[in-house]
Amino acid sequence: MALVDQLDIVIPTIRNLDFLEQWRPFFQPYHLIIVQDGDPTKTIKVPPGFDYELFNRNDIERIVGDKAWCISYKDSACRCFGFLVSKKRYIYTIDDDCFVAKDPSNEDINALEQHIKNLLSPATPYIFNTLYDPYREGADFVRGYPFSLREGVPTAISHGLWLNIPDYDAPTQMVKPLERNTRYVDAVLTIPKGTLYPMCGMNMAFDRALIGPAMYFGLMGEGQPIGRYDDMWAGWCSKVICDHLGLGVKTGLPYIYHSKASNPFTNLRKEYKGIFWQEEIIPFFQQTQLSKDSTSVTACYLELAEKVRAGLGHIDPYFAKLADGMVAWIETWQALNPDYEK
Ligand SMILES: O=c1ccn([C@@H]2O[C@H](COP(=O)(O)OP(=O)(O)O[C@H]3O[C@@H](CO)[C@H](O)[C@H]3O)[C@@H](O)[C@H]2O)c(=O)[nH]1
Ligand SMILES: [Mn+2]
Repeated sequence: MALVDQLDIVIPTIRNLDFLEQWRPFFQPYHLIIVQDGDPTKTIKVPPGFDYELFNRNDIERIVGDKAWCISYKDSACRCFGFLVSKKRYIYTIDDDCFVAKDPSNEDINALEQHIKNLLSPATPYIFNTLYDPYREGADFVRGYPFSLREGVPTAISHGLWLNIPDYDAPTQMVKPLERNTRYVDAVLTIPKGTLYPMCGMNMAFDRALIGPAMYFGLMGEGQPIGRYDDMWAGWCSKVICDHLGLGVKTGLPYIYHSKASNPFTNLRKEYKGIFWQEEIIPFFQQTQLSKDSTSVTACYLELAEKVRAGLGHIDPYFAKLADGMVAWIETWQALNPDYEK
């Protein structure tokens, strides 16, 4: 099957979608799933010529029904609704303030092409290859790398990076308002087994068949005590599950150009509980072991939901609600994706 029939591009948005003009040569062949956040009566203009579906809050309520509360409102977490309704094997998700970056030879970077390369080649989570991704052209496994591990494992997640405005939290943005990332590092790395990372939803791709149900972006935004930890939550949960199931996560290339810094003061209000909660949440995920009986992503995710309820509930009643949200998400995933492996 042609790749264009196997990948959807998911964009959460509260803005206009002019940024798509610059991506036209790369995105036009693909199907876009646009998740319009905020006021559903607002009209979002999509540049002509793109093949897309646009879902607003009313559509989410209609499609997800009495479990629609598990899809966040007024937070980029709403993007995971797009993952739910896609019927494709691969997802690329990008923010509406991200543009085509240039490589050091001033060529436009085809971010999608690099994500696909990352996902279609194996990952090496068990031993670190000092020349980075051994499957890239011009690289291989270095001397001393065990031959028994050179087949690697399937790659489930490709996490891309950002030129110009990096993915900083509010306090870092506040103390470094003028910092811009101009450093292009020509590397793709597998994140080792047992190591967590801060996954950013701005420029990432994943294999929906391998890890889709773990890509729940949590309960964030309106009506919740925190926001902007949506991608972090999905990153922690999905990495624990990838490690358990023998799947790989890569980070590095491709870069996109992130143009707009969101307001650090607004962000601080949304993030502040997450900033101190993460000091407990991350050790919780670091010590989490899933049982041998959990052999599918959905089973792992449901087990993780109960561990969240038991292990994080003492921090705040929010975590019991989040655990309920995780269960509701899986039930919704199963209802909308009846052929997905249980
Ligand atoms: O309530 C909202 C706010 C935003 N969006 C859409 O989500 C993405 C990212 O928003 P934005 O560019 O404002 O935020 P950044 O701080 O630059 O992005 C990072 O923060 C994340 C955590 O939430 C996000 O995953 C990162 O990429 C844009 O497309 C907005 O239009 C929304 O849908 N609802
Ligand atoms: Mn942004």
